[in-house]
Amino acid sequence: MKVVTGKVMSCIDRQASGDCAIPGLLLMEDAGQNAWRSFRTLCREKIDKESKLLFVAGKGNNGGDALVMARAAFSEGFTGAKVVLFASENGESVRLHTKICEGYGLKVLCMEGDKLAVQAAISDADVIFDGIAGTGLKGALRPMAAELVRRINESRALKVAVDIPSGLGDDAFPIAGSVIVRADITLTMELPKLPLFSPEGRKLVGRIVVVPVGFPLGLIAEAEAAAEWFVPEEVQVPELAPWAYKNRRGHLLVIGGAPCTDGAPFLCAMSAASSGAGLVTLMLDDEIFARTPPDRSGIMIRRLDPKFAASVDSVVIGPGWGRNEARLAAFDAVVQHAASGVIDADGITLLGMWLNKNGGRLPGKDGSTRWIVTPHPGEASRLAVSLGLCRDIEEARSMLLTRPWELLPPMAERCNGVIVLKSHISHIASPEGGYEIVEGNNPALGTGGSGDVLAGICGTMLMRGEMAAREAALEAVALHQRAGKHAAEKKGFFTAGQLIEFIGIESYRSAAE
Ligand SMILES: NC(=O)C1=CN([C@@H]2O[C@H](COP(=O)(O)OP(=O)(O)OC[C@H]3O[C@@H](n4cnc5c(N)ncnc54)[C@H](O)[C@@H]3O)[C@@H](O)[C@H]2O)[C@H](O)CC1
Ligand SMILES: [K+]
Repeated sequence: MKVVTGKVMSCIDRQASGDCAIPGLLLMEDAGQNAWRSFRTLCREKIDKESKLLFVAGKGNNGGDALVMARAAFSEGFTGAKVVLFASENGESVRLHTKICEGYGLKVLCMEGDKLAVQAAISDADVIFDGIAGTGLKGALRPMAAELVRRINESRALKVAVDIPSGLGDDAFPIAGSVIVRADITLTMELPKLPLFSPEGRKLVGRIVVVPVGFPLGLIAEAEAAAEWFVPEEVQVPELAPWAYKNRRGHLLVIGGAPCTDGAPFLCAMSAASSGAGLVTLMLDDEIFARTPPDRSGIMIRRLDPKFAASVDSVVIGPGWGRNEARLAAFDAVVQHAASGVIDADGITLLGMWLNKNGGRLPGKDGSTRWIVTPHPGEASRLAVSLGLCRDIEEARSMLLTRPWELLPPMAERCNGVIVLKSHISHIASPEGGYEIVEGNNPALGTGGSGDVLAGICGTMLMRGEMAAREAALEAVALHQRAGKHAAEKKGFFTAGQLIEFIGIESYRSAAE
């Protein structure tokens, strides 16, 4: 689904009321009524007519949406519903909808006049609907609004953000100390907004529900997308022909392992085989090779020989490999010889060194990249600094956690590789210009070795058909997430080794469908 910035959404709003002559109040009525219906469908079992619902409205249209929701709830029989106005001076839509709510018989409190009553209502509420500020927010919330948000966050109520959690504007989040509603559910209007998806933002948003508002379809189709958002189940892995034989399923070379970290490349290799690679060769240093038992369940093992990269279909380089000058020389040889590949873990540090030394970029084919780089935020921060894209680690980390869409595209372009930022929500940026976000939020998948497993799947997907590196990355991330969900359902928490079984199940299921 298309993700937009708040600015683009406001532009759609203006076009709808300008060129298309749709009165703003009509859109607001649809937004509020549909948001209430979406909430009711989602929480039918959690609330009843006795539940204490509190609708908090700021001065702008976000407050107007919350007031329409309050009226819809009251009309349905939630007669204990109350409204809290943030200010006594409000915009036109809030003034009008407040009068309508009062006319219906809803109790309306105002933060400016009834502070104590408002505090009591917040502590007493079962559900709080947050309509303090939406996409119109400028900077961080001002002190009065911030105080209200703090009280809401302290309450025991279920918190439902209208459009976006208040405080999470396009530009508010990176401001140090900004106060933001911590929502359990976010009912976002028509199209999801970009700030919901940064790794830090996603922690504050809860479950995301997209509420149809009824904008003209043409306006939505033409709107500039900041990203595409995927839930893992939506992403299709290309089918394998029933007659696909090991040679057609591709030969992957995994290079990694150092004396204390030799488990990582084995996990990666096993994951590659379980996600559908036909042949997997694991390449190890002499020292590890010498003490590796011969039978590794179908994985071939060789001594380190970077030129062998030319004999396989793709490579994964870096899991548990360590980094030094000798590794850098081997890295250089692999990059020169491989048709395509995945750069993970220590390979990412070597990539930063290699790019600086060569001043070049990873080799492409027919104008597109054939490489995927899979950093977690720490590795991505170091790469950003070593490429000169950020002053220091702190700046890089803050950008990656709050606005990765500003940093990952130039990083992808500089490396000529698809960058997969691994976190509880994954962001994928491509040098050709695409930006995809894959929903995650599965703590069980955040286990040691999970990244090695993902690297193995990325390598396998690079060998599948004519897929571009960008599609291969998207499909690998989605497959990893689906397997993680399946494994958590069956086992609760699990090890990366246990995850591999589920990689096999999910991979076979999607490839054979
Ligand atoms: N396009 C749509 O999807 C629709 C959106 N709707 C809703 O409208 C809001 C956007 O409304 P807008 O009036 O532009 O602004 P907000 O209500 O989000 O907030 C502005 C409000 O807040 C005050 N304010 C601004 N900065 C600060 C600050 N730093 N501290 C405190 N207060 C601040 C400002 O004075 C304004 O009063 C969108 O999110 C949707 O919820 C439509 O209703 C339906 C169509
Ligand atoms: K809000």
